[in-house]
Amino acid sequence: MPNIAASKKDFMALQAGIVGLPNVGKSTLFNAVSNSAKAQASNYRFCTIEPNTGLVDVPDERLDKLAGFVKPERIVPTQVAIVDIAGLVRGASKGEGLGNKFLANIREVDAIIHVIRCFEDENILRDEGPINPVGDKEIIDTELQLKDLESVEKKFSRVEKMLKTGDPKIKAEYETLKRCKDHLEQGKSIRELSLSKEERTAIADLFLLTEKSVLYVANVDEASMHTGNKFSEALKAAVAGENAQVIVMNNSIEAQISEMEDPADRELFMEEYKMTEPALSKLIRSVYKLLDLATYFTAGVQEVRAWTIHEGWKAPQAASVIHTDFEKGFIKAEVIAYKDFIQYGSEAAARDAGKLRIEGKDYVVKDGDVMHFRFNV
Ligand SMILES: Nc1ncnc2c1ncn2[C@@H]1O[C@H](COP(=O)(O)OP(=O)(O)OP(=O)(O)O)[C@@H](O)[C@H]1O
Ligand SMILES: [Mg+2]
Repeated sequence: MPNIAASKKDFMALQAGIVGLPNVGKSTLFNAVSNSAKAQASNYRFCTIEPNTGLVDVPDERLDKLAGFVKPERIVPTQVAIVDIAGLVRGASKGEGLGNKFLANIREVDAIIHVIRCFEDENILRDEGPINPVGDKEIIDTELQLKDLESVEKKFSRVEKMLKTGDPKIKAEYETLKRCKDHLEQGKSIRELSLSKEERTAIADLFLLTEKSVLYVANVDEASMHTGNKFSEALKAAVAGENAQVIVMNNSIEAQISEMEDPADRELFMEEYKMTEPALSKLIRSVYKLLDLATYFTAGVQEVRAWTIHEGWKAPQAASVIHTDFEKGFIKAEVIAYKDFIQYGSEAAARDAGKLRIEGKDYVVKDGDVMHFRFNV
């Protein structure tokens, strides 16, 4: 179950923002992921004015397996931050419905969870006529694209004026901005444009909204939570070209599950709904992937713990996540691959089998490595 720690905000807690039209179930989803920092979910538009942030544990069965062998005093999962952002309306990019404020909230997050209403319920207000997931998605995409176009155009005219300097760097920047501008003008998102590393750098200062990775939550009715419905199917078909994930779930049910304090009640409830795990767990794991994060473990008798790094980080940088001293005074790392640890069942047994490696400062940490750092300060 998600467990929201105090508002710890170190640089590793990357953020995913919950985005969508008003009243589609964003705060309900946020409530499901947060037990303490509760957003107010009610049938009222804009009930979330300030973004609410919650830290959520990332479920990882490898952590539980490691703990099963080590039997530590504590098990500490890693976390991601989830931010509940108020609903965007048509015209948000022009300031409609506090649009500028909410778009600024989106700019601050690292990835987007786009919630789309896929349930019918006439009691829940909706400005956009009959339920239309694809149309809803397009409204949001358009607003984000228009806002990006504004940012790109500003820089474009600035760079255009500098073209006469003949600087090839300026010329390259100009070309990149031109590509982005044309693309946005065609109603497409920057994430769908393949950009080189240099091109990405050229637009990095713009923090474009449509460059962020996205996953979709099809918020369906109770009867469709396992099967999906015509709305979630339409959404899936519409995003197929984007290579984005669509998670079909019922946000209300998830919120109800997360509110149950007694694990026995929860089990019973989930059994009744034929669920093996909360859909939320799947969502959080997907968000973690979306953020391009990797995990390494430390496995001591006091604590078995998961730590978050980015793909490609080297050992000293990975060590800094535990403590900056670990990076400053880094000597070496002892590494056991996760599958070796599980196969031999303990650090000692893995060591005896020759599966403990000593790695230096250039070692690129792999997802699942069980690490022990040697350092001096
Ligand atoms: N799957 C669902 N089925 C039925 N009702 C739902 C479902 N998900 C959410 N709701 C209900 O829809 C209403 C609006 O939900 P919520 O407050 O989460 O929307 P929101 O997207 O946060 O809105 P806002 O943009 O105004 O902040 C609530 O009454 C909630 O209980
Ligand atoms: Mg809300």
